[in-house]
Amino acid sequence: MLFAVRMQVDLPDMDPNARRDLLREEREYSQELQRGGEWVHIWRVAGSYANISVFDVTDGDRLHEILWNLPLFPYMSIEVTPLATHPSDIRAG
Ligand SMILES: O=C(O)C[C@H]1C=CC(=O)O1
Repeated sequence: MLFAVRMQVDLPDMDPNARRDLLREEREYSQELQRGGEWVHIWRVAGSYANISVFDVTDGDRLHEILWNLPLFPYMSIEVTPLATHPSDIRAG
């Protein structure tokens, strides 16, 4: 199942080393899922500390597990949009 996910990050003031470690953990976690094929796209939202990502996962439970375990999850607002095939998509056959 494909899902579009918008993640808005709102980091509180924190120790600079803790912030650096948290962002490194987030990058490693995200890139592992990208290499594994479940995190298909990640785009920065221009002008905002947010991203729009596309996930290809078995079901909503798996997506929830991925999002819940994001190191930045406590500092994010997340919107999930399930995706379906568009009838005008020339690749859909
Ligand atoms: O910077 C972000 O958009 C937040 C987060 C999501 C993946 C990642 O590496 O960082």
